[in-house]
Amino acid sequence: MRLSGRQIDCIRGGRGVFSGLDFEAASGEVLAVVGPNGSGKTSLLRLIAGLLVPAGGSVELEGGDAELTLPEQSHYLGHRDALKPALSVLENLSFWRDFLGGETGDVNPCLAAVGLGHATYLPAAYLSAGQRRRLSIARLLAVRRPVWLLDEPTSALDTAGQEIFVGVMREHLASGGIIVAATHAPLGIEARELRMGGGK
Ligand SMILES: Nc1ncnc2c1ncn2[C@@H]1O[C@H](COP(=O)(O)OP(=O)(O)OP(=O)(O)O)[C@@H](O)[C@H]1O
Repeated sequence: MRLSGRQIDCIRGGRGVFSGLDFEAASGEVLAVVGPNGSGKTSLLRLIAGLLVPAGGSVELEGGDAELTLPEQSHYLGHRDALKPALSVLENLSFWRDFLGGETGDVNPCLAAVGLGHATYLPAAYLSAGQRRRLSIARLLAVRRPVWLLDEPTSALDTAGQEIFVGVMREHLASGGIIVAATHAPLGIEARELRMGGGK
């Protein structure tokens, strides 16, 4: 499988953010998108996820499921953890599994894998920032998709959380997955860098 972008132009609010951007990531690879604030890292992830339309150029996934679009084969984890505060940890993850069209099944092992096995019935409102991030990461496990688009995935994670996350990423890469991660901090895993310029 190969994810590639060719000559992508991005305009936001009438202002050019980047232009003529090329990138590539193959199965088993991590592409770390780095660069100053405002250089377009989040915008690039959102373009790949189909949440923004490029002003020019194209993004393609070769070797994926021909019947599914790229967004349908991608997980997008944004800055903010998309959780419903009144629902429990388990209910939040079950919601996402159903929303993303995952197979109905027990999501408890996914919670255990991110160290939230003890917090299953806790309302998400009570979670710490790091626990919320862990719950978002559990989404990646509850529904299998080959392309992971991650915005600052390690923010708020403690050392143990980062180690868990590295394990989760390694497993995904070993099964042929692709990761594109916007980050200011090292991911703790070998990655190719895509350096964005500009910004202020
Ligand atoms: N909804 C929007 N409307 C107009 N401009 C926007 C919008 N969202 C982002 N921008 C602009 O697009 C540019 C790129 O923003 P983006 O969030 O992609 O940068 P980034 O590299 O991820 O930054 P950071 O490191 O701060 O997270 C910025 O100048 C930002 O102000």
